[in-house]
Amino acid sequence: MPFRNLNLPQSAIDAAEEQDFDLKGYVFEASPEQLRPPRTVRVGLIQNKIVLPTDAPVLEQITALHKRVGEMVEVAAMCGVNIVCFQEAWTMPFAFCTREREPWTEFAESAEDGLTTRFCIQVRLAKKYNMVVVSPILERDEIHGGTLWNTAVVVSNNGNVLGKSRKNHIPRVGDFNESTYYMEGNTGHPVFQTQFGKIAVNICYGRHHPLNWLMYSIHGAELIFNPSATVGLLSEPMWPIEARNAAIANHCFTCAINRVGTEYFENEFTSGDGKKAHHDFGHFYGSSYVAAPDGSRSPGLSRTRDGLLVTEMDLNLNRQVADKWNFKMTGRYEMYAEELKKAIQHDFKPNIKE
Ligand SMILES: NC(=O)NCCC(=O)O
Repeated sequence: MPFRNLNLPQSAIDAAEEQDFDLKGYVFEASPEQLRPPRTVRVGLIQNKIVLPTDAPVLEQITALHKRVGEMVEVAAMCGVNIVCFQEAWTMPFAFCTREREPWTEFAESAEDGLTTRFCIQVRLAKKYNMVVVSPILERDEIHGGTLWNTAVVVSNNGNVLGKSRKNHIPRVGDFNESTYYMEGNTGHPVFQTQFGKIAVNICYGRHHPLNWLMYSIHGAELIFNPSATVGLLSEPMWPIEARNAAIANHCFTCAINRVGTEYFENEFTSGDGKKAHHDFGHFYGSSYVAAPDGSRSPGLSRTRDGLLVTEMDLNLNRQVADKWNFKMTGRYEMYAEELKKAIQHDFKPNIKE
């Protein structure tokens, strides 16, 4: 079923214009059912540029991003959003390309009670607006030796931290040299039961791994967020396809979010490709969108401007599409599991007949 435009309140349209960001709204409908009422949820995706230059004091950078994104969440609240998700590592520049430690590791915070999680819970967001907040941050885990992780914190609309989901796949591609900062996540594929549906978070590079999407779906996710940071020359041809394919393959909704802008770093860095050192990654191309299990998708947000995408979806569509296409029923998981178990052994022999 194709999406249609969502009517948004004039106050929200005016506020977005005044604060210089795009505001778009779409609806994905499902067929009426006899036994189940519609399960309607409104989701807000926020894409934004960093606010201050990357050499501004760390706390000032964090505070400026809290302020900017907080204002955008206020507009999401005017639009009746139930679940909001921010871009990957939203409180900082995407500085991992530099491979330098300082000051970037200073942006890391506790997932449970760091500055940003407290901001999400109390001051401005979850409790005030009765909204679930998905907040992807650079996490410092003090209990385990102060280790760093790339983590999404899920704050429930009653203000409790529901849990966290760590990035499972760490890129080693182009300037995305993140493996020098944190290891592959150890939280598996958690799904969070919220008042508005079961959600999961597949952080950025995980979207290239169909089995990663699958596992969130196997654990029951109805809506999978993909907060990202990725640049034009590297991934733009893949972007419109991957989250959309995942929605189809897993009978669920997916939400792909990418930051916008070009981030400049004072010290040059190389990409290990024999080319000259440079001060920036290239352009983060935004284009955040939502995809539905029937293969339809919303238009993307701008490639260059901050934006809030509000999408209303009826989660009943997931089961309706599943009942039609039966991917979960026809998937040969036992066979795949058996073969994968063999494939990871040292003495594995590929099944090639000659
Ligand atoms: N942040 C991140 O994982 N980027 C990797 C590049 C990509 O997946 O497009």
